[in-house]
Amino acid sequence: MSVIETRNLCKYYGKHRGIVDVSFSVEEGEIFGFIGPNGAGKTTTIRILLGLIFPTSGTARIFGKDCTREGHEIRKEIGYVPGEVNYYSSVTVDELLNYSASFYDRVDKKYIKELCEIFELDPKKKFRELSTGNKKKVAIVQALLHKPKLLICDEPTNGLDPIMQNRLFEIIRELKGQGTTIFFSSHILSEVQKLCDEFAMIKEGKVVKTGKIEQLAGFNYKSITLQSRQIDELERTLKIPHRRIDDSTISFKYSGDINELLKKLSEIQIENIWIEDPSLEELFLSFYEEGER
Ligand SMILES: Nc1ncnc2c1ncn2[C@@H]1O[C@H](COP(=O)(O)OP(=O)(O)OP(=O)(O)O)[C@@H](O)[C@H]1O
Repeated sequence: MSVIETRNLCKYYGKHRGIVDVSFSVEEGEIFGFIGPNGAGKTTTIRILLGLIFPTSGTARIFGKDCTREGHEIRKEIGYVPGEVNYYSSVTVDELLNYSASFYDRVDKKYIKELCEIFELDPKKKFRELSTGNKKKVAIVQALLHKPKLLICDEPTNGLDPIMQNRLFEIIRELKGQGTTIFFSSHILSEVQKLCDEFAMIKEGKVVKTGKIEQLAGFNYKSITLQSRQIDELERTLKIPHRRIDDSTISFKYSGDINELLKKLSEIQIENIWIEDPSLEELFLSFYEEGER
């Protein structure tokens, strides 16, 4: 049984599209990246999973239970890091975390302290006194303190500095090691590639691609950049659509037989060559273009 399963999930806000026909599944113990730009429908999907809003049609199930009808049962086992963090401004971090803990049975107070130390949070500070990043850290601790079976994060690194982002990634990997399932929404492809096992890409409310994260890294072309003093001859010999970067450099995408390319290149004096996997940003565009066809 999948931990999360959505089938043809649609949400319209009046006439306005939220998400359309969103179907994916997340298996136990995996880190699932949900990638899409602003307005793609990530938060809408998450809010349906949490039972905060109801779908217009389709189904969403967590641990086999219906997110709309059995939300109160499901939520006991979920930790949620919201995209935007807003709590009562005059409560302290300590008060807030204790209040959160009171919703669950058997929360280990030592674990809360440990989490505050990891994220360098001052428990005595009032919420309004915290910076955006520190507010985010409170939300992260609040999502983790009851050791949920499923952690749902909506753009969790927003506002965190690189050191804290790494600490969050370390904790997420540790949790995965302990069998926790993680749903990780982001618009930053590189962090999804660093962390996740599987992914779904969402664009304008629709899932355009799902798969294993390796598929993102090994998309079937290479980005090649060549530097040569015989640039005109190089262009004539290659006969491949390319971009001229300057007087001696061209770059192009290549998905054919690499031996054929090397044979052609051996005829020309090459000063430098860079052969790279496409960046995730390029992949994003490729998948998007694929989705549009
Ligand atoms: N309460 C609402 N009323 C009307 N439209 C909404 C509402 N909430 C979201 N939408 C619309 O639904 C679409 C999906 O928005 P959503 O917030 O789910 O995207 P997102 O991928 O989370 O984007 P972001 O990264 O900017 O948070 C957008 O077009 C948005 O304008």
